[in-house]
Amino acid sequence: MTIKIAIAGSSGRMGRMLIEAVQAADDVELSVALDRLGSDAIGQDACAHTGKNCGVLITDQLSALQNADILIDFTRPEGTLEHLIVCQQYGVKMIIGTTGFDEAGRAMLEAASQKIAIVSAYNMSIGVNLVFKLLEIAAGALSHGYDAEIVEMHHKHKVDAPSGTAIAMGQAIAKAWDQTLSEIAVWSREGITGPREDGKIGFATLRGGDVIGDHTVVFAGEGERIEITHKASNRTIYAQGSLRAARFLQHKETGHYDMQEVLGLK
Ligand SMILES: NC(=O)C1=CN([C@@H]2O[C@H](COP(=O)(O)OP(=O)(O)OC[C@H]3O[C@@H](n4cnc5c(N)ncnc54)[C@H](OP(=O)(O)O)[C@@H]3O)[C@@H](O)[C@H]2O)C=CC1
Ligand SMILES: O=C(O)C1=N[C@H](C(=O)O)C[C@H](O)C1
Repeated sequence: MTIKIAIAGSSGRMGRMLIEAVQAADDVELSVALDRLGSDAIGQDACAHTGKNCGVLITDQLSALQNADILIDFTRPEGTLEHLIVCQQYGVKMIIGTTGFDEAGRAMLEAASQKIAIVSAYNMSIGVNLVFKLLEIAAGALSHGYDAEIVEMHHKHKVDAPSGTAIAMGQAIAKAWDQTLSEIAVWSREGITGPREDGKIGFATLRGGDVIGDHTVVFAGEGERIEITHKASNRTIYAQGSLRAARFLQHKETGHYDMQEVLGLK
């Protein structure tokens, strides 16, 4: 059965990429294209950027969601949480790629998953989800005598830091060390910081140009350094991951899942 997909943030970088991916797949169809109130994109054909119109006009009317099975949402936390309320009303499942949620926002997603099925992940790519697995192994083996540092670089338009992926990488390492990330994270450094404390996870954020998403985890020891790097060179990896999540959600009614579960890595 064809899955009816709604896309939020249709004129955004990921929104456009998702629309292309949906148009190219034969088991999903674009039924709703959303953008926010006041966006210049409202009323335009959602596929116009591909050079071939598809007849789905971008709307700011969230009631249109009743015509969808699944909403794929890569917007901003405040937008996603607004969409979450309406999706619960209409029984629409959600795939959430948005990053930058605070604790209250994450709790809202968790609560909503008792009513609708949700996949949320700070990175939908197969490669990054494999890296999470590699980090579990590396951090388990390097829990003493090695300092973990996470460096990420993204395009200059990104609004949140560090990236959701960097945070998730930190969480994977902290978990392998039986720690909570918030207790051992050093989010940035400046001035006379003193020597590095053992057992901490350091973060460094770079922003510039059109970098899609680079992440490196360094385990620095005495006499050697292990580096695990992922570099994204095309946003299709996130869109294709989202479509895999849509196929996975087809068979779920409720529950909160991550990409590790979608990809069978758990
Ligand atoms: N999980 C993953 O694999 C990935 C996650 N991301 C995350 O996805 C999100 C979007 O990234 P990107 O596409 O680059 O961002 P863009 O800024 O290019 O696109 C965001 C879209 O969402 C819209 N939007 C902004 N605020 C709201 C709101 N309050 N309500 C509804 N819509 C809103 C924007 O509209 P307008 O332009 O009018 O503001 C725009 O259309 C970010 O959080 C990013 O970190 C990105 C890539 C991969
Ligand atoms: O904003 C982006 O572009 C990206 N955001 C996600 C994140 O914050 O980790 C995923 C990817 O790195 C691209």
